[in-house]
Amino acid sequence: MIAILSGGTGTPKLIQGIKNIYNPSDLNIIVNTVENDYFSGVYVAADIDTVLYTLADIINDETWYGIEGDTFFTNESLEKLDCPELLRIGDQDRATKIQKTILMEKYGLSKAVDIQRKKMGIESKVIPMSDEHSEIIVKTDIGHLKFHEFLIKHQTKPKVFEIEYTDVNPSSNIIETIENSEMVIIGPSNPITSILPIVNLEGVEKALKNSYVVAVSPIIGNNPVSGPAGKFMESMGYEVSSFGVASIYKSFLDKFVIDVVDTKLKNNIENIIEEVLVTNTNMKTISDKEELARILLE
Ligand SMILES: C[C@H](OP(=O)(O)OP(=O)(O)OC[C@H]1O[C@@H](n2cnc3c(=O)[nH]c(N)nc32)[C@H](O)[C@@H]1O)C(=O)O
Ligand SMILES: O=c1nc2n(C[C@H](O)[C@H](O)[C@H](O)CO)c3cc(O)ccc3cc-2c(=O)[nH]1
Ligand SMILES: [Mg+2]
Repeated sequence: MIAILSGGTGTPKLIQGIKNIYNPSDLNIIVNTVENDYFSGVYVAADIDTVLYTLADIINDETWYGIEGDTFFTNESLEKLDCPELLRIGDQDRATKIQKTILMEKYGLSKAVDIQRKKMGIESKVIPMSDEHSEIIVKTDIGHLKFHEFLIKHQTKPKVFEIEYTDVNPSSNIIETIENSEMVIIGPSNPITSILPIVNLEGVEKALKNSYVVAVSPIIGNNPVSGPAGKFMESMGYEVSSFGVASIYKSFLDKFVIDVVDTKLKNNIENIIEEVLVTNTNMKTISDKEELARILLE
């Protein structure tokens, strides 16, 4: 059994590779939930839905959200009704989100997601980090913004001073999932808003210290491959580099995989992480993803 800690869009790219070379029914994906929120009356668990769609091979892998080939009639009609949506949600995607909203109000988020993944024919388990709702605030030079206002409305332009999210309890089988794993893979997701919220859950860091943990750096050179991870790391005083990411994970990380661009950082990072491996981590093709997965799993 392998546990994978996943946030938005970086880790699902790696999961596409892992699921092709490793038995999907032995994968347990623990997913970030701090960015979850209601939009147009529907509960949106963006990171969970991206993992579900990736595992079900229906993900739109240009945007890394939503369903390939989806239509947007409701999204466009809402715009015409002068009730525009912040997130561009497709019609099939909305159906999945409405289904989750209904199931969640009856059974809680974890059970709702488990029902959905089974209906989608997904063999891997998809486990929300928590069943409790968390509010995430990005404190910027133009005021306090909700995560998606910062990301989409303001296109991550404002200067970030601090990020805060409410503490939540881990969902029921997170700790045992980590403890029962031969390996925990931390995918190349945003260390601050995708991975740390999982690590900071009660008991998780301790469980990770007692596990074999491998991470892939989401930073290549001095920038993330996408998204605001660099700004968030800077706001917390971390260097925006693979060394900075290593500093965030060093208390529990056994092996760190960095990109060939960062070969010169290897010796430095080996002062804080036991084993550092240098390879291509820029996943453009499915063979890049499978190759990186193979290197992680060997
Ligand atoms: C909106 C999202 O950004 P954010 O929420 O900050 O980050 P996520 O946790 O959602 O994931 C994006 C994260 O992943 C890194 N990434 C993406 N593709 C690659 C890749 O091919 N290789 C690699 N080493 N890292 C990758 C990226 O740098 C981000 O930090 C978003 O960006 O969509
Ligand atoms: O930047 C965007 N991200 C969109 N996302 C992605 C989401 O905001 C981010 O990828 C995650 O929060 C990053 O972890 C969506 C996710 C969904 O599940 C459904 C719809 C969207 C729509 C958008 C969008 O219009 N723009
Ligand atoms: Mg994210």
